[in-house]
Amino acid sequence: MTNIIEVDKVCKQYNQREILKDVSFTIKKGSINGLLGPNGAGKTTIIRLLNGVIEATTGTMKVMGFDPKLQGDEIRKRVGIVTESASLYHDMSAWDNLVFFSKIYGHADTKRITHLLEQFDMLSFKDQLVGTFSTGMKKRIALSKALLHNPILLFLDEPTNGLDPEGINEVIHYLRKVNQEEGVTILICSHVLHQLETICDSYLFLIDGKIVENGTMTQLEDKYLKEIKLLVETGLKPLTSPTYKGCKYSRKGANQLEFLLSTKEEITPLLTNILKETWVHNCEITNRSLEAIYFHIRGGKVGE
Ligand SMILES: Nc1ncnc2c1ncn2[C@@H]1O[C@H](COP(=O)(O)OP(=O)(O)OP(=O)(O)O)[C@@H](O)[C@H]1O
Repeated sequence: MTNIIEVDKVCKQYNQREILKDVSFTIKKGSINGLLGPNGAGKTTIIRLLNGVIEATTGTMKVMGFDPKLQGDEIRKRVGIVTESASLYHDMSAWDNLVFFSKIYGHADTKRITHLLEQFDMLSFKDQLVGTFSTGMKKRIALSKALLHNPILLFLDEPTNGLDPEGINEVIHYLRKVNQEEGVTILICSHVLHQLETICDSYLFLIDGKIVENGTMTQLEDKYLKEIKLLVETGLKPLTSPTYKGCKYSRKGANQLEFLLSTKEEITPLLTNILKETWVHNCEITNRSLEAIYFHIRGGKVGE
């Protein structure tokens, strides 16, 4: 896969204050990426730099082969953005909003608008005023708006803010669809980690203006999770304590045992042994989440 974004040693200062410090990363074409970090880490600043809206103090960037410093217009023609505020006209219908914004890119492409409304299951609401929509429906129209001009790259800044769990799942579902069906590369900025786990191919961790870690979930797990906590719902009542067949465990409930393992390879033999003796109804690695990795990277503990 080729790189669609290349960022090399970028620094950004505002009034002598360093906001981004020596930031370098690449993003592969066709991938979905999470840019994670706490409030004020510099996520939005990175998006604005990539879009050519602001200039880096030092360092170089290439977005789809263009230099954002010199060719911002070329980049913006090929990029879709969804920010926290959807920037839609509430007193206009969904259809009229999309026609209005479509004209910014030339003519109103009604075929594309219809296709997008269909994709986001909003066609039957096209004549309703946007002001009457739920937050989730507004997000779907904001996504349609960002995709009007068939962008190659989509930047999403906190796309799930203000949504309930159902709305979040919807947005994730539609983003996956856009990525798979239109081949759009996606960069999602967020500090809500668990929402991204199901969708991202790769992660960048930005803390205090520095990329402190990046990689796929598997790469991050291999690096940071040295111990696996496996919660098993089983009828097993080990006779010995605190180990069963050499694996450390603790009881978490009447039918729940939590095993501490060093590698994933220990899971199959453990379960095989248990199944020889009794039933297993469920098993789950409980410390494998993106959140757990994030706190490892920050040097803290989960739940801090
Ligand atoms: N135009 C500006 N002038 C001066 N400082 C700025 C400007 N824009 C951003 N900053 C500062 O840069 C830092 C990073 O801001 P940025 O919005 O990129 O963070 P973020 O990671 O997107 O945060 P959040 O998650 O809260 O959106 C903040 O301290 C912010 O105050």
